[in-house]
Amino acid sequence: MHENFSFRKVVVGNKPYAYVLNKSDLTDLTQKDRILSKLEKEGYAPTYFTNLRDSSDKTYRQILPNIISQIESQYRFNRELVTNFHLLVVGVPNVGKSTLINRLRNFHLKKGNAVKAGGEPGITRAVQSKVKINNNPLVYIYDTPGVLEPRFENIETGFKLACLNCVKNHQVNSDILADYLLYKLNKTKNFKYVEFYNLEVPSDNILEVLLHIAKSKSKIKQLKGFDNSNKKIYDIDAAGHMMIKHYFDGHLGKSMLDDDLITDLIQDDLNLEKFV
Ligand SMILES: Nc1nc2c(ncn2[C@@H]2O[C@H](COP(=O)(O)OP(=O)(O)OP(=O)(O)O)[C@@H](O)[C@H]2O)c(=O)[nH]1
Repeated sequence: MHENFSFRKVVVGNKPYAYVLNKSDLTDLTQKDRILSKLEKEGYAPTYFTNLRDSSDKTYRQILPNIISQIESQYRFNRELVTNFHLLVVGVPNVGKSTLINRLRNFHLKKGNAVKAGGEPGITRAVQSKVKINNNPLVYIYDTPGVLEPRFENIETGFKLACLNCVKNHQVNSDILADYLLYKLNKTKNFKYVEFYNLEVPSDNILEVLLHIAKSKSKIKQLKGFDNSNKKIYDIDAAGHMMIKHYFDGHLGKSMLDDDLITDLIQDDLNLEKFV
């Protein structure tokens, strides 16, 4: 869970809020309840795992009533003269902020989409005009462009965000990123890629895997030799981009790059066993 802590302190402060962990369809949620209770202990409550791609997941419907009840229970925000409330959706690029706004509006107001959503990071480029999402009480919401810290606290945070298509692909070398992804998939014993790419066995050799992808998907590029002759070679870079796209589109299985959350839970289990 990537979060800018100074943002949490300065902007969220004591205001009513909800944490929404979207794209849960792409996530390994076998430990969902324990993750939620761990996050709750760390002060991230209420937190919702949502899948906004699947209309059968109704979890997002709980978000607005929860925020309204937080507003109504705090005198500071619920003054008699105030007849409408304004919410702000904030998060890293491409996590589904605009999609969430549309879904809230569709459900609570029974009205059509009001903001543009898309598969590339950076679709929302400016704070949009407010969008009405509820009538009683009157609630408006602002969409904001995805925000990232100017510098990542460590390189791994950057890799994780790039694997999830939160930063534009060309900002990162695709074979290095694919190497990180392969390491994570192997580390979490998620071997779906073996089946998906028709490999014989799992591998920790990224060049081997990318060459296999380039061959099987006919990713070829032309190079001009010194003698002006054209040479065809397998395009490892294109294969890297393809593998990352397959990952964030969910073809390489459900996974959680923040596996340190799970590691912590396993450590808790071990500690408990020792204690018992
Ligand atoms: N798999 C999956 N895709 C989703 C989900 N929610 C939204 N998407 C897709 O994710 C992409 C980005 O959605 P947006 O709503 O534009 O994301 P955003 O956070 O507003 O993006 P920026 O404007 O770049 O900050 C779109 O292609 C959505 O269809 C989800 O729950 N699961």
